[in-house]
Amino acid sequence: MTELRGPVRVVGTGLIGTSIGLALTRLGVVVELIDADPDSALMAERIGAGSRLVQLAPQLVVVAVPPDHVGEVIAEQLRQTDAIVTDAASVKGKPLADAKALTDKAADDLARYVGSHPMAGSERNGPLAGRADLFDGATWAITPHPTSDPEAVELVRRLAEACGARTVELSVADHDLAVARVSHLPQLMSSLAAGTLVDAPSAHLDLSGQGVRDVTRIAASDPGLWTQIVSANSPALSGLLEQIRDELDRLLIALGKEEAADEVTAVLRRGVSGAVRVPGKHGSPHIELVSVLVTIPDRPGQLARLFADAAASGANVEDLRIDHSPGRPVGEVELAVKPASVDQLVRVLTERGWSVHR
Ligand SMILES: NC(=O)C1=CN([C@@H]2O[C@H](COP(=O)(O)OP(=O)(O)OC[C@H]3O[C@@H](n4cnc5c(N)ncnc54)[C@H](O)[C@@H]3O)[C@@H](O)[C@H]2O)C=CC1
Ligand SMILES: O=C(O)C(=O)Cc1ccc(O)cc1
Repeated sequence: MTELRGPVRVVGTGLIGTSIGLALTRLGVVVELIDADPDSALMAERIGAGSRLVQLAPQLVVVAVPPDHVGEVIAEQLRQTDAIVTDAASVKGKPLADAKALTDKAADDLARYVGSHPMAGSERNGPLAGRADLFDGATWAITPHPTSDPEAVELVRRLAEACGARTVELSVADHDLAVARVSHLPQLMSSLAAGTLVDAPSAHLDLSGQGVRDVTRIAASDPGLWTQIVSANSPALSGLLEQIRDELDRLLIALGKEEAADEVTAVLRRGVSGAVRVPGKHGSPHIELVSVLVTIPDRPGQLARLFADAAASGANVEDLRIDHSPGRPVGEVELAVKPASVDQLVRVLTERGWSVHR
C-alpha cells in the first residue's frame, strides 16, 4: 500500500499551496515550502504551513503555481527529484501538454506525474488566505493520463484524503469539460453581471439585495489567475459560451414581441431544472429544503439567540443566508431546513418573539 509519509514539497505557497501545507502539517507530515517570491514562502512558513529548509528528499511534490507556469514546474521537479509529482491547477489539459513538451524521456518521467484539482478555494489569493480546513469535505479531482503509474495515482489520492477531501477520478479531457461547466463559465457569468454595475449610479446600487450579492461574489476573483484559467480551457469553454450566446440572441429577438413571455419562461424554467441538479452540501445529492425568513435586529448577540431558538425547535439548519439591506436597522436571515422540520421551527421561533415568514 502506498502511504503518504512525506516529506511533501509544495511549490507555490499562495492560497492553495499554503492550505495544503497547513492541512498536512496538522497531521505531522513534513512539508517543504518553495516559492518564486521569497516573501510568500516566508509568510507561509510563519503561519505554520511547513518549512523552507528540509534536508530529506521529497516523496511527493505538489505544484500549486498559476496555470501558465504549472507545466514548466512539473517538468523541472520531475527532472530534479525522484518524487511523485502532482499539481493543483484548475485546468488539466494544458499543464500536461506543456510538461510533455518539456520532458526529455517523456513516457518514463511522466509516469511519476498525476494531475489533480481540489475543488475548493476562494476569491482571495496569497498565503495569508490559506486555511488548514479549506479542503475539508470538498471534492478533489484526480486526473491520471494514460502513462501515469498506478502507485502515483494512489499517493495523490492519499494526499487529497489527508487534506480532508473526497476524491473523484476522471480523464483530463472530461475534467476540463466538467470544470468549464461548473466553475469557469459561472466565473465569467459572474464577472459579466458585475461588470454592468461599474457605471451604475449609487442610488441604483442602494437597492442591492442578496440576489446580486450571490451572483457577483466570485467576480471579486483575481483577474490574473482567471485569465490564465479561461485561456487554458478555451476549447471546452467556447462551446458553452456559444450556447449562451444563442440563448441570449433568442431572448433579445423575442423581447418586445408577443412571444417574449414564452421565451423568458423557457429560460427561467431551464434555469430551475439546472439549479436543482447542483449537488447540496458535503457533496451529497441535492436535497429538498424549505426557506424560513426571520427578521433580525442589527445588534450584537441576535444571531446567537436565533440559533439557540432554532436548535430548541430540533431543526437542523442545512443552509444559511444573511441579508443586510443598506440603511435598514434590521436584517433578514434565511434558514433553510428539511420540510419535516419547518412547522416546528416556525412555531418555536414565533413563540419566542421572532417575526417569521416562509
Ligand atoms: N484560487 C482558487 O480558488 C483555486 C486555485 N487553484 C489552482 O491552484 C493554483 C494556485 O492558485 P492560488 O493558490 O489561488 O494562487 P496564488 O496567487 O495565491 O499563489 C500562487 C503562488 O505561486 C507562486 N509562483 C508563481 N510562479 C511560480 C514558479 N514558477 N515557481 C514557484 N512559485 C511560483 C507565486 O509567487 C504565488 O505565491 C493555480 O494553478 C490555480 O488554478 C485550484 C483550486 C482553487
Ligand atoms: O469560490 C468558489 O466558490 C470556488 O468555486 C473556488 C474555486 C476556484 C477555482 C477552482 O479551480 C476551484 C474552486
